[in-house]
Amino acid sequence: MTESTIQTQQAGLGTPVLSANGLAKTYGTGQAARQVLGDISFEVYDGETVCIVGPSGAGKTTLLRCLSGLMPASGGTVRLRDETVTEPPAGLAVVFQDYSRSLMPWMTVRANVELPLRGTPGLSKAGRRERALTALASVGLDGCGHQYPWQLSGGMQQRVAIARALAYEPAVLLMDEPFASVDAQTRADLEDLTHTIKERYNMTILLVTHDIEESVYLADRVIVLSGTPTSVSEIVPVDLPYPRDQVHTKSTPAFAALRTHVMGLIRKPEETA
Ligand SMILES: Nc1ncnc2c1ncn2[C@@H]1O[C@H](COP(=O)(O)OP(=O)(O)OP(=O)(O)O)[C@@H](O)[C@H]1O
Repeated sequence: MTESTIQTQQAGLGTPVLSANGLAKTYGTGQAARQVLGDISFEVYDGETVCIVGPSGAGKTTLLRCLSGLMPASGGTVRLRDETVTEPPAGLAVVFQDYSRSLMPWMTVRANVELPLRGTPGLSKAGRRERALTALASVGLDGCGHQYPWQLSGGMQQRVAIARALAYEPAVLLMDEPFASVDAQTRADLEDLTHTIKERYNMTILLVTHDIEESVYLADRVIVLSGTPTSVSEIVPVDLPYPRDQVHTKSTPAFAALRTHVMGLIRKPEETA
């Protein structure tokens, strides 16, 4: 356990919502076996935004798939509150990078957002519609429910994917490089939307990114991955005040110091290789 994890627990953040304990993943078998994830352990607490950052190919997507129960780990455990995760649990929603493949093009925006709610016990058709419309409004898409995904810009489609996850009201929102496929301005807007969601819903968010600046801007803590196989190099607390702002927050010395620190952690193994 790293010093920063201990500090977080000592700060009294309570019981973790999501935790990984000794998580490992090897692809292939025999001579073709390749261990991607080493011994990965961390906790995510209620209402936190935690970013996982690491170099390309470090296994960030692999880790997120194991955490979400989409892929079995080779070792270790994942727990969502009191339950061990062995398959996609009801309390998790995932937003992927590729919004064009995660939305159903033949369904309206509202129907896409309602889709995961169909199996929710006790939720009527009118209830589903209300939740979908509220979620769409919260991502700035009021009035777009009757449109089809292909009629919207890339950034708007990703907002639909985020609205769908919000409407589901998950215990933890997992996001895998959610803003990597949009232009820089849209990316900044979606980063700020993430802050708004966190504030409005007190949502617990775990977001994977390769963008160091994005991780520091969004997170309460940054989990830095490095090494081969990949392990947690450090868990960095981000004590930048809220509300955060693209221009002012990113121009502060504290932001620059954190960004430099995280960058150093990621580059260290390459430099010493
Ligand atoms: N299904 C698979 N079978 C075999 N190897 C895989 C599989 N999925 C990923 N890998 C390998 O595992 C390693 C980690 O991949 P992963 O996509 O998890 O990394 P990443 O950190 O998300 O990368 P990036 O930042 O480039 O998206 C890569 O070397 C990749 O080739």
